[in-house]
Amino acid sequence: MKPVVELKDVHKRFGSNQVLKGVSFAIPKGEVVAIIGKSGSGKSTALRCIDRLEIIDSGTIHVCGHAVHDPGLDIRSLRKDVGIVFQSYNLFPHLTVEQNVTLALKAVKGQPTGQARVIAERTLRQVGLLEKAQAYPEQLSGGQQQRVAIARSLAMEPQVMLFDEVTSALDPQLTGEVLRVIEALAEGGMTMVLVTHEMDFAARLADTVIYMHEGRVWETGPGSMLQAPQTAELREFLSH
Ligand SMILES: Nc1ncnc2c1ncn2[C@@H]1O[C@H](COP(=O)(O)OP(=O)(O)OP(=O)(O)O)[C@@H](O)[C@H]1O
Repeated sequence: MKPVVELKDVHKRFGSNQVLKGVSFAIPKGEVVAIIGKSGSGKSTALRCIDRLEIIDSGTIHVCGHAVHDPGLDIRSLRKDVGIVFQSYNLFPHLTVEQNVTLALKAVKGQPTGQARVIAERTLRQVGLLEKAQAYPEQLSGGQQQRVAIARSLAMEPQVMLFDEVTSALDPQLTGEVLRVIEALAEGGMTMVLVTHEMDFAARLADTVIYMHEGRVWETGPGSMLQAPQTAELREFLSH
């Protein structure tokens, strides 16, 4: 079976800064890949390239049958298949939780209000926040806001979910509640890419952990991190 996400020899630079230097990896359906590595190693850039938030210089990226590297890509159709959640929740402060979740459903998918509300109810229940449907973002904790952002993404029924350091702004207790939602998604068979600093979580949940260093990747299975070439460097990184 074809992988759901496949990067081959991806290069990307910003000006003279060569950020991705031949990144390749593939994710089969239902699997979770975690990308770890030092700040500035290119993790977020790699993730953003998958959703065409950055345009690559060379190489290929295929996601759910879309040739993401192709200048003629139908971006709207790609974005229907890919959900992305960032460190910042980006909720609309003047809209209720439910309205935040239904907005794109109505605007992008053309769902009628009634149908959109049914979907919002389902995804808010999924993230444990149905009782907050009529609350405004400012009335929620950071962890709850992040869970709303996840619900909003899930409402679009993506084939793949991308998470870019979604717990980095949260304290440990709130981090846990967000990670539990991601864990439940994994158990439900969602194909996911997580850029994370949560090493234990990555090692426990991911089918594959990718270690990124200066724009290159080393792929390891859970518990086998030390196969990476620059073992000493990786060991030092993991010890922090
Ligand atoms: N839009 C941009 N314009 C210019 N340089 C950028 C841009 N986005 C990222 N970079 C640079 O690319 C490099 C990799 O950044 P990236 O955010 O991918 O790293 P990261 O591994 O995700 O780091 P962190 O863990 O701190 O988020 C950095 O040197 C960064 O400054």
